[in-house]
Amino acid sequence: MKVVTPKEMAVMDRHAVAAGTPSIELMERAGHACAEVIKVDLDEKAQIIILCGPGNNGGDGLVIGRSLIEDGYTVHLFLTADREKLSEDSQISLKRLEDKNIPIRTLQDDADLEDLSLIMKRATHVVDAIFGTGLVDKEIPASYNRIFDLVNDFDREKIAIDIPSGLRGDIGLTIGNGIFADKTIVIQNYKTGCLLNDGPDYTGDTILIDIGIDENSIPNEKYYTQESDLKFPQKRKKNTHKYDYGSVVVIAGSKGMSGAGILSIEGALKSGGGLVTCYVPQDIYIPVVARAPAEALIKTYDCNITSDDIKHDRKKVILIGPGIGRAKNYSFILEHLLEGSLPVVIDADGIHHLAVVVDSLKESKTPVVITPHFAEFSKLIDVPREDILKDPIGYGQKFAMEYQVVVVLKGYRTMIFGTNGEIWFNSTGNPGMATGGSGDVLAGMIAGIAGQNVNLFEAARAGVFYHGKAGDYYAEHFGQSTLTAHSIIESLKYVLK
Ligand SMILES: NC(=O)C1=CN([C@@H]2O[C@H](COP(=O)(O)OP(=O)(O)OC[C@H]3O[C@@H](n4cnc5c(N)ncnc54)[C@H](O)[C@@H]3O)[C@@H](O)[C@H]2O)[C@@H](O)CC1
Ligand SMILES: Nc1ncnc2c1ncn2[C@@H]1O[C@H](COP(=O)(O)OP(=O)(O)O)[C@@H](O)[C@H]1O
Ligand SMILES: [K+]
Repeated sequence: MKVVTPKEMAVMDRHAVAAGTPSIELMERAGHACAEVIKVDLDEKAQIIILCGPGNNGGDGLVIGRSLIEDGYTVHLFLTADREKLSEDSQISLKRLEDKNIPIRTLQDDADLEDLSLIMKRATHVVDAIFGTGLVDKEIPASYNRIFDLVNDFDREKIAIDIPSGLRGDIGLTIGNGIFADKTIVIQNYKTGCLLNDGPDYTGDTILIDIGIDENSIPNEKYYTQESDLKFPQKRKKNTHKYDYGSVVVIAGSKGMSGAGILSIEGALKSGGGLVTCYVPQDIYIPVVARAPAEALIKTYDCNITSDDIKHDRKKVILIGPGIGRAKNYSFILEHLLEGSLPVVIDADGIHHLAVVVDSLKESKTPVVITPHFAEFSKLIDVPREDILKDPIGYGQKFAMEYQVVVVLKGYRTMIFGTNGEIWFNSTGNPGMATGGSGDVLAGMIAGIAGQNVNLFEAARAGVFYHGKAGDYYAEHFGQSTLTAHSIIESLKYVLK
């Protein structure tokens, strides 16, 4: 399933119209499909306020109103702009309402807002069809902000159509103010703004509706991960042995951060890794051996370790970074590893050290994945975090393609950037996972999966997906507050089968 920017959605809409479906027909389909979703929660006492803006999002609201009224529900329709300012299709939808003598009011002054707030006192639902994907990045008039505030103060169900008003459909940031919906009915495809930055906090739960627009009419390579898209886990052949599954090397830990490597080892083992060896500095060898799972091998290393040394151990993939700290010269080791032929996963402080030798990525012939969160990525590419937040897709894609490295940019909806420009938005995970060590587990999982003859890009997609799914499993059963990195490890067995 594709994820699109508002501009891409507009092109898809135009293609659908050019292919023979009139745009008013698309609006009818969108409005009726949204009404069907809304009706599921309604009873005979329901009182629904629908706020309709000047563009086609407002037109959807008008169709929803007609559909609900025809089914006998009590609906209060409001236009937020003068009738003459409505888009062409919205004018048609308005006429269809008026032909049925359905009343509709226009919010023009304080008295109208006062009326709205009185009706809100007895309403059960507010539908936000004020702005959708056509919102442009310019100051929204104060009159709209007052409507947004009124809606946000409404304490029953708030349902947004396509995208909550005020939220930018491209980057998921508001233009000053926006409507916090409980539920957003997304038309046809997720917009990037539903998934980025504050988008998920504004949209609430999301429900996708299909109005028959073909997503393949545009050459877009942004996808929303479904479990069926993944190439892992694979069926195991009977005639195999442990060296066929895994053989992962983890270079992790430093004084004070001995737990990081252990979490990565467990992430690798619990995602099917057959053999895991963890290389740690001499000074933490004893505590790591004491706490590491019995299945793992713990070794010590010095700063001269190379990919070839590791290859002699019949290893298939290397993870470097969790808890290694910044004291020692790991850039030197990284350069060696990148000159070698084993796939490398670079996480946490490994990314800090990579910044010094970042150009080695361009010369490297071995597959590499890096797993930064936004702050680590900002340091690596030397661009302020605030700038990246305004264009995370652009920065992630550029780096992945220029340096030929898979980038896993971590957040609520982690993005995985392939070296050919492909982007996958993850669809699992929850804020309970914002807890120390959760990234170490993920890095271990990606390495553990990559060791099972899965290419690094696929391993990254699958690792991120099941890491999130395990977190969701835990949160569903026990809530988010007690979720720790270990909860993710322990929940893997329920979701990765
Ligand atoms: N064929 C289509 O294009 C379809 C569109 N659909 C709906 O139409 C929406 C997109 O419609 P539009 O492109 O008309 O856009 P919107 O309805 O999202 O908004 C455009 C209107 O908002 C005003 N506006 C934009 N930015 C503003 C700002 N910062 N401050 C104040 N006013 C601002 C514009 O002047 C214009 O009147 C989608 O989100 C979806 O709900 C659906 O009906 C399905 C088909
Ligand atoms: N708000 C959130 N919602 C969902 N997942 C999150 C959230 N915050 C963090 N995560 C996930 O938790 C992990 C945290 O990784 P990282 O920031 O490296 O933490 P650490 O360094 O403590 O291991 C990532 O996989 C990230 O996607
Ligand atoms: K809306």
